[in-house]
Amino acid sequence: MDVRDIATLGPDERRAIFERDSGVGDASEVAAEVVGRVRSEGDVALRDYAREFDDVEVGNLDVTDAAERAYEELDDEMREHVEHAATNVRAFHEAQLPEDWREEFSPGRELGRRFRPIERVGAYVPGGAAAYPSSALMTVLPAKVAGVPHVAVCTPPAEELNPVTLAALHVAGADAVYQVGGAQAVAALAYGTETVSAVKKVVGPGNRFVTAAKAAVRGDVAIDFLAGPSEVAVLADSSADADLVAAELVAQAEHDPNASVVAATDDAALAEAIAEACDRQAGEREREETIREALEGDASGVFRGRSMPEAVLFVEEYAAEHVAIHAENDEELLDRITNAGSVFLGPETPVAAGDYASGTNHVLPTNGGPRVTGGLSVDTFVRSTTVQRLSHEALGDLRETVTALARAEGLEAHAESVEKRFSGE
Ligand SMILES: NC(=O)c1ccc[n+]([C@@H]2O[C@H](COP(=O)([O-])OP(=O)(O)OC[C@H]3O[C@@H](n4cnc5c(N)ncnc54)[C@H](O)[C@@H]3O)[C@@H](O)[C@H]2O)c1
Ligand SMILES: N[C@H](CO)Cc1c[nH]c[nH+]1
Ligand SMILES: [Zn+2]
Repeated sequence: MDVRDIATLGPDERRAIFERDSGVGDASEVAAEVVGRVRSEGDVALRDYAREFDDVEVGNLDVTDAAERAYEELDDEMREHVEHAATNVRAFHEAQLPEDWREEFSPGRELGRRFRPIERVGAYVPGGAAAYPSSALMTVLPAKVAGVPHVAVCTPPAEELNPVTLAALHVAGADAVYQVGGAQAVAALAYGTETVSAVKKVVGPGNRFVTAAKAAVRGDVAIDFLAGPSEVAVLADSSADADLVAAELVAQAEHDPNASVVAATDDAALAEAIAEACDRQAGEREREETIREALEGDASGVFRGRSMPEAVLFVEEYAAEHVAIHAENDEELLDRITNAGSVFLGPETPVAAGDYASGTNHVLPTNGGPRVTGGLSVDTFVRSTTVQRLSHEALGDLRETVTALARAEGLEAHAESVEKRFSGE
């Protein structure tokens, strides 16, 4: 793995690092074609793509009933782990539930907000290189906590669907489950087919094809954000343990050859040790090839700053999905990090804890998305509506301001709609 000096990065290198797209751009042509075919051919296209991309001859696309069966047949120990993770994720999301409110801001001028769930949501649960029961919990549970009545899930087809994913979907309360993967799943949820009914919002993580498809349907259906190949940035000072920092990089690299993983530090010896530990740990893992490809990516590497502030700025500009801070003054450094999907403080807080079971959501923005948005939460699944009531006197207080501004905009009917309330006075 490369060790590079932050100060000497050229403009092309900086672009490749900070404007990375994790292969999503290259996948957009294929994704657009897939989306178009699903729109015009429906289930036929879903079955063809299952054959082509997943090497599966799909009979029934709707596998909703299999989820409950899988839950009942799951061994007790695994069922307990799924329930444990679900309990923690549910509790963290219940704490986010917004409450309706209305307040009198001045006599007779009541203003408020109310929150209502979106009616139909579609969640993508990945399942290509690995199965993702954890993503089943992370997508469906917050929607159900928010009160979404219908949550439909698509997950890639297989000769035998992963039983833990199916059981997790049952625990989380999915209302419909379809075995459809990739860009075709996003299209099916967005536009509907004979079997899959269309939803109002599509959420969830996935590889570059899934992510490119979400970008393609975004104008026609709401989406959460782009949650593509995983990313981590570890900010480390000289107190950090190189082996633990490397473990964070290797873990997220394990997801996808398009994953982007970096460490930034002011300690030259630590930088070398992290790079060496990454190479060594990669060789110990079953998915060595995937990990090595991710570690060698243009937006991956160990970055050496001349000072900690320079390393902090690098991590801030990188805007990673996950930021881990392994440093003595981690709370102070946290204050300087704003561009991060989720932050993990201290050497005892591995990203994997949040990936599975600490309770926070692991569906997080990638490709610089943390500069403008956070991860999946209850907010993703509710819309807010403002509500107001004015007394005649309160409207009187606003009368001159509203009519003057309306006339300044040339909107006389607006002004008159207010004046009418005072015509008899
Ligand atoms: N950002 C997040 O919040 C987050 C969370 C969890 C997982 N992830 C990411 O999800 C991804 C999971 O990826 P995965 O591949 O294992 O599963 P996946 O379900 O995302 O993708 C598998 C599907 O991709 C399609 N596909 C594969 N090759 C294709 C090709 N050449 N052309 C067209 N379509 C093709 C197939 O239809 C297949 O069903 C990883 O990148 C992981 O990092 C991200
Ligand atoms: N790290 C992933 C988000 O980028 C989430 C995940 C699921 N399973 C393991 N990890
Ligand atoms: Zn992970």
